[in-house]
Amino acid sequence: MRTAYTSEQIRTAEHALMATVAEGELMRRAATGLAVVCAGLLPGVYGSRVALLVGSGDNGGDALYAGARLARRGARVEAILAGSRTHEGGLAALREAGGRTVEPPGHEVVERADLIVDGLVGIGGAGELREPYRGLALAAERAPGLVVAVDVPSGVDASSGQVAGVAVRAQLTVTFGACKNGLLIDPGKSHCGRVELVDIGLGPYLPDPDVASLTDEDVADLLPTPEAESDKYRRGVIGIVAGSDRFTGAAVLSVGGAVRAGAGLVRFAGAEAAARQVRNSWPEAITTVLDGPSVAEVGRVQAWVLGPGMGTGPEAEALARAVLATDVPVLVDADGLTLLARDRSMLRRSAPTVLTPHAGELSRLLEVPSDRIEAARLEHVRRAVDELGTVVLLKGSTTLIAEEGRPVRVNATGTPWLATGGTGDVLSGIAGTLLAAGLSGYDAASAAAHLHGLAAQAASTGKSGGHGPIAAMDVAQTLPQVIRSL
Ligand SMILES: NC(=O)C1=CN([C@@H]2O[C@H](COP(=O)(O)OP(=O)(O)OC[C@H]3O[C@@H](n4cnc5c(N)ncnc54)[C@H](OP(=O)(O)O)[C@@H]3O)[C@@H](O)[C@H]2O)[C@@H](O)CC1
Ligand SMILES: Nc1ncnc2c1ncn2[C@@H]1O[C@H](COP(=O)(O)OP(=O)(O)O)[C@@H](O)[C@H]1O
Ligand SMILES: [K+]
Repeated sequence: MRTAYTSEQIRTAEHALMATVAEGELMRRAATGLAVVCAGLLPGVYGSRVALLVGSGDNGGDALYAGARLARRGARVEAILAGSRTHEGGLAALREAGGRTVEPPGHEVVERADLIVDGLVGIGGAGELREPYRGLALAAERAPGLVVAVDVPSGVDASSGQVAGVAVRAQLTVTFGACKNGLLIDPGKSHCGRVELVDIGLGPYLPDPDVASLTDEDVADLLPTPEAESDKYRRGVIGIVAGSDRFTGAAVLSVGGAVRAGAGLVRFAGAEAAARQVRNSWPEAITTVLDGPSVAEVGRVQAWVLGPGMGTGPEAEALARAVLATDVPVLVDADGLTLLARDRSMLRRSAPTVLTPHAGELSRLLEVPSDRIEAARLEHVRRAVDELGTVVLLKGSTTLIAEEGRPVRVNATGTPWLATGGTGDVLSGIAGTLLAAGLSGYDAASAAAHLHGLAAQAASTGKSGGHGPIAAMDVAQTLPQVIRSL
């Protein structure tokens, strides 16, 4: 499990640790780690040009001390002092090591640097970057040199990943003590580049994480494996209510996700045309053509997937009510979510419910514009859990999975090639399968997102390591290979 924390949690832990070490020791550890990483990035430290973007806080102090170390090894270090004040110890160290200081704007220094060290703001940053920080962040983005962010790319909110205005875009972020939420969640994540953690001894002082991310090993531990005595019923029967006479593909893809994720048995129920397509594509599934909302005739299932391509008319609504009235876990996706947005009272049920919206679908459920959801994903996935009382998996460039009282899980796998029609339907089938196998909604959704992302990565990667387009069905078809290799 990888873990991440808010700025406040980090500060509290740092204070506790600070009380046990000599003054300045933590910054020394941080700056030493930073300098080592920076030196490793340069073809040679001696003679290289390093620009330090130095803000008024300790983040600037880290940059100055690291710059001093590089200067002692022969780098030509120039620090742009952008803050209303400057860390005194760091400044003295840099000057003593032969580094130069420059008044802002200093953009020419940024432009000629081989390495740009962003020490404008770290976990103390709040709101939009002010001038001259903002201009320096933009100059760094235009400049040809490598950009290394100190602790957090300046302008990225460390606790949430939100970016108000401009933020530094780094190729590498060197973070201290523990990972911050904002380094894992977009838009912040996409400003970080690679993230390297420098250990400053914070471990024993860290609280329970605010955010967590499953690893391959965690997912392997969660996945059920059939035992000698297993039969298809004990492995988990999933019921899928999806598709319509007009939309048949969503049904095929959701069933595909389930079959390929290893369901014991898939029972599909839906309109005639959808059932026909499902039979043609997946003879493994048992199909029932529904004539009215009579889900009992489908047979016993351990979990339902409700929604992909099912439509939003009165018949679909009656069917959704019938499925939600059952006493087994239900995963609601796509059109099912649109129906729920019209009448949230359908969510009053005793068995677990998992919702898998993208930002547009969540926007209808919460009545918040989808761009605001995308800009503040962590806040809105939590709000959804509060208001709706279910497990919520928010899809998108960073997929988040939230449940009341647990760390929000950030999915660590996937590729932008996943942004193609139908991949969400496949995800619903995977997560439904894991629910039917007995995983909690939170674990089923997190493990499904992980496998879905791995399958997409594998399907979009060629033999030579290049990447290319995938179809939703490729994701389903690649699942067995990915599960085998976990
Ligand atoms: N604590 C520890 O043990 C360790 C901490 N470490 C390091 O310290 C960092 C935290 O340092 P910090 O607390 O001094 O805050 P930091 O992020 O440098 O800057 C805050 C200042 O920036 C300003 N400012 C804020 N927002 C702004 C904006 N939008 N636009 C423009 N300016 C803005 C504002 O100052 P103002 O200019 O308003 O007076 C504010 O006071 C941490 O990330 C890590 O790198 C490591 O050494 C390891 C040990
Ligand atoms: N930029 C992106 N990077 C990574 N994954 C993405 C990105 N955009 C979308 N995805 C993923 O692609 C899938 C799309 O699902 P969804 O929006 O429901 O599509 P559909 O309804 O067509 O099936 C989700 O798993 C989502 O997390
Ligand atoms: K920074």
